[in-house]
Amino acid sequence: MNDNASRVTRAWVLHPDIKSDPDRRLADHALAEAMALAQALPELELVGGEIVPLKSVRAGMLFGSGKIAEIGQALEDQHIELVLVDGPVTPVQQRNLEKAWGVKLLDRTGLILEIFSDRAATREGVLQVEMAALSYQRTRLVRAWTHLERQRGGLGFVGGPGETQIEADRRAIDDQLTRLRRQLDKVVKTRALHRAARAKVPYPIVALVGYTNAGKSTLFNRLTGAEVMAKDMLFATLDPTMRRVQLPDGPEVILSDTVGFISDLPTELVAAFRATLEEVLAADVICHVRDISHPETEEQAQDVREIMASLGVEEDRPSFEVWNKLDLMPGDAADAARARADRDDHVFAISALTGEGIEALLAAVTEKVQGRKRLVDLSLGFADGKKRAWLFAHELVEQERQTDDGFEITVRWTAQQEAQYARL
Ligand SMILES: Nc1nc2c(ncn2[C@@H]2O[C@H](COP(=O)(O)OP(=O)(O)OP(=O)(O)O)[C@@H](O)[C@H]2O)c(=O)[nH]1
Ligand SMILES: [Mg+2]
Repeated sequence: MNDNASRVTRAWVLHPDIKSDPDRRLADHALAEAMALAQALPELELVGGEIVPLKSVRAGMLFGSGKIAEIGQALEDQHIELVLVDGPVTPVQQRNLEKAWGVKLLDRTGLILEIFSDRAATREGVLQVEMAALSYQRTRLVRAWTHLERQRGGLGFVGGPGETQIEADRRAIDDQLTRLRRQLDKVVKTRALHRAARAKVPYPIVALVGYTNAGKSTLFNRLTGAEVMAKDMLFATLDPTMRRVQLPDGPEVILSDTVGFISDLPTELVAAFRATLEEVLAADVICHVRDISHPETEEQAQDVREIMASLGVEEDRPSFEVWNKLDLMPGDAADAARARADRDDHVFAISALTGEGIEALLAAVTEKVQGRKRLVDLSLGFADGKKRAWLFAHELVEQERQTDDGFEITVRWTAQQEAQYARL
């Protein structure tokens, strides 16, 4: 029995590098991320981790028998109690491996759920994680979902429950899920009322989203002067935080910091957090914060885009890419990023740590929330009467001066209006 919560659990990470997997990631980076995930769990002593090359997945045991023996010996030598497998593990594989190695085993989804359950601080967060964990458990039903500290020794589950037991368990889970959903609905409704009260003062909402550890909270703190936990730890932030911010030369907005995304985010979690995320993603402006110094920054950005799309965020929603951690890049790479950002209206190269680039980002956010109006001087000939009438009809004209061959007109308009004008 492991009831002593103060005792740390010795853990080992395995990253199966499956050659036949079409979505295979660079194994070194994947292992590094899995180790970082493991480090985000409390009361674990991460002893180490390794990449396990695999041609294909074995249905019953995941790995081949030789490999299982080899790993088993290493686990025993190092007194490992918990093995974290960076990928999906079926309930059968899990049971077989736990038996073969005499350890407890968590797959990637299980690990992420554990981290979330540790982080959840608000009532809503706790309910959402509980629901995600239950849905996950429902698909497995090999053993009860319990928090690590409360779990019994690794060999307690061998054998597994019988069919009727599983049916009963499934019903119990469904009942519990219904109860949780009702509670969650109540919490969400209360919050919606608060939001409606807030909406009387229609502050535009600016949301920071991005891969975990990209620097969202660091940027949030810099912009708001808040002290949201920003840490070199995956999933430091779980519950969304909102603060009012006065934009320089602009309106006040509400800035929101959110939970980070990660590749292979468990679908159960995305579903459970939908209510929270949807509110955030309904923002007027979305800032996708990226760790541009990370070797897999492109893959991370793609993961974030996919998760946003699955949450129903339309691609044409006003959004910026914020290329963060510029200070960590070598000089020439940083210059290339700055140059790229200069060319692209949607990209801002910054360092949330040093403050570089923040001013330009804020100016752009201001423009965007104000409908992004620009002052432009136009010269129209006398023959352009239709265009001139259109400008006046849309109340865009700031100033007009007649010249020998037409009009000099100063207009203030949005990009959209400019495009409409160009098509006249
Ligand atoms: N060098 C450098 N480090 C940064 C910068 N921005 C953030 N960091 C560091 O990156 C780590 C993660 O930052 P957070 O702000 O917690 O990241 P996050 O996106 O909120 O992460 P989650 O809440 O886990 O999703 C921390 O150690 C920060 O100090 C930056 O511009 N430069
Ligand atoms: Mg954060």
